[in-house]
Amino acid sequence: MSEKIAVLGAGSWGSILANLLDENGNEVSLWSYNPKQVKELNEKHTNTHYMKDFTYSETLIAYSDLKQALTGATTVLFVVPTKAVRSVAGDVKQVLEELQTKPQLIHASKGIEQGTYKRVSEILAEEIPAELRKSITVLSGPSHAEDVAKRDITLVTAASTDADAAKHVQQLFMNRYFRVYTNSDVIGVEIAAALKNIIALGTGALNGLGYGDNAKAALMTRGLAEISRLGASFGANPQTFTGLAGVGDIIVTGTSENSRNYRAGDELGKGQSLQEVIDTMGMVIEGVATTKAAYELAKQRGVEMPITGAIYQVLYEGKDIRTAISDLMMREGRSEF
Ligand SMILES: NC(=O)c1ccc[n+]([C@@H]2O[C@H](COP(=O)([O-])OP(=O)(O)OC[C@H]3O[C@@H](n4cnc5c(N)ncnc54)[C@H](O)[C@@H]3O)[C@@H](O)[C@H]2O)c1
Ligand SMILES: O=P(O)(O)OC[C@H](O)CO
Repeated sequence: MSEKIAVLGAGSWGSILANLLDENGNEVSLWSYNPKQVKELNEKHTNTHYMKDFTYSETLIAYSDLKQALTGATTVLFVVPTKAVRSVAGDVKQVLEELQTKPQLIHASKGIEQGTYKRVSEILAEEIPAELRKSITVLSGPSHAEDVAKRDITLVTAASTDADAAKHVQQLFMNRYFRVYTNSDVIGVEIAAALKNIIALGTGALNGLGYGDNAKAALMTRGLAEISRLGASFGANPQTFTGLAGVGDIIVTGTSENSRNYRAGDELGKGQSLQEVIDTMGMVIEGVATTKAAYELAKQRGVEMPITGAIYQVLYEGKDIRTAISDLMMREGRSEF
């Protein structure tokens, strides 16, 4: 199967997924709003700031003009940070009206919108009306771009309420090192994907403070328990949280130096301020904004999320991390389930 695919967002994940889709025999256009990055990708086939020591396919063409990138595309893959999804989708809508095409949409972003608490597929559905597009599929799972760049084995899930669309996405991405499952639980996959970044900030902080494996395993397990509770309040399938988008992504993000969220937490644990961490990372740390959105959402829905609450207090209220950990530990004893 081969088709014309526009990938929007040329950071570490967007650029590596674009390269994978090119490798799978598709005609891929990669859009970035940064003309310097487009020049580097087209002239040197590198993307040094986001992916060190990697050479992209020469047939992968980058564009800074959205209309050029979208022309002829039957699939549009969004991989911009969550905070940019609405504005990019609004621009895409205008171009699709001009082009009179109706592509299928995929997104691989992991977050919840500030203030509206919308999931990324909801933002896309709001901004790009059904008459301008086919169905929306979410691609998610334990998948650091750095490992995919090495063609290391990676398994993800493609979630859509449209089973044919999910299968189509599965076929587009599958190859000898990238295996894709399908899932109909869009809500569960998006909630799990967004909120695991909060827990990775936490395990990173534990690492920075010198805590061991027991503490990190505990945080990931109890973190997943509260993420599942929030998911259940929206009608998510509990099984999703035991799958690739749930436990799989908590493990990869909550234990790896490749994770920006884990690394950010690690630096916080070692004593850097949040602003210093954001300034030095130079790439998106989705968990910071997601902590605020999830904290507010949990309050609004009456869902108990003590770990999210503790991380919110550290990030947004200046609470000392050790005190936050101690307060969590000294909560009244309770039944595990
Ligand atoms: N990096 C990974 O391994 C990975 C894996 C799975 C999912 N994701 C998710 O993919 C999304 C993108 O992550 P990333 O790692 O590629 O981020 P990144 O920080 O590496 O790159 C983000 C890209 O988006 C662009 N961008 C930023 N603001 C923009 C705006 N307002 N309009 C248009 N473009 C803008 C940047 O120029 C950059 O090219 C995130 O939601 C992340 O959670 C990342
Ligand atoms: O680098 P992070 O922390 O944004 O995590 C990347 C992916 O979401 C891992 O699956």
